[in-house]
Amino acid sequence: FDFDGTLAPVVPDPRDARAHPRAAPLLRALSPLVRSIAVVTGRPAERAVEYGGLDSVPGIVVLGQYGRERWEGGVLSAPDPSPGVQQARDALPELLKDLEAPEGIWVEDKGQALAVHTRRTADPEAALDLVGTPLAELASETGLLVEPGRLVIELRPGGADKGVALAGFVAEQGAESVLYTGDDLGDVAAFDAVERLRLGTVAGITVCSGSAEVRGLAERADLVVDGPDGVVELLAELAAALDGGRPG
Ligand SMILES: O=P(O)(O)OC[C@H]1O[C@H](O[C@H]2O[C@H](CO)[C@@H](O)[C@H](O)[C@H]2O)[C@H](O)[C@@H](O)[C@@H]1O
Repeated sequence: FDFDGTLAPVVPDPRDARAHPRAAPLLRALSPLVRSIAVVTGRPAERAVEYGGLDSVPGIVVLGQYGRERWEGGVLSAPDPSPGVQQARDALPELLKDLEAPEGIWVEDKGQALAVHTRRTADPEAALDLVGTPLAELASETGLLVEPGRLVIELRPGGADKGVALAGFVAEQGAESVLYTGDDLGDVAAFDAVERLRLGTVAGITVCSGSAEVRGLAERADLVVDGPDGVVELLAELAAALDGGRPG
């Protein structure tokens, strides 16, 4: 599962995001009924654990920062941040000042990546347009990738994405089937991975946590549910079905 927009409703300030109240209890119910559960997120893994109450889910693995980080059983493994992130961190304040970036633009420093959010500006789409090209230029100067998302542009190192993370996890677990649920452009790579896996011997299903903000993903998905409310309904149905039909 993806985190923001999937397990957690989207909110104006990323620091206020919390998992849907039914998410962690339902993941706990699902946990003994499946081989493994992973959350694959652009968030730092420990932030997703904290905001999601995920440490209450036995055996869960959190692959954070698009797969650069892994949290499991309270232990975090993460590489050193790419030097490009520090260069971008140093350059961003001046860049935003030169652009006369509107009030409400907020830079989320994730240690391994920087996310420039426009949701809290007066015109979030216009603000995104304003910063798009300069951020792409900064990414190219600092050897980082541009990761677009829901009213956010992230600058992050390459070498990882949600597809690589998910395919690696499926292989490591020896899974014969996989269900992946996401809501945003960063989840496209995970959908690609599921589609590649099912060309082979792994059965796969893609689920879109639908929203008015992101449309392309729903067209790609095998199943579309109504945002995090729909995701928890799906979790309840899965838990009930796998537990011999008892209500979740
Ligand atoms: O891979 P995800 O778990 O979906 O994380 C993607 C990014 O999500 C967060 O930003 C998004 O959610 C915020 C809280 O609802 C919202 O305010 C923002 O507009 C969205 O873009 C998070 O802040 C990023 O770090 C994640 O990479």
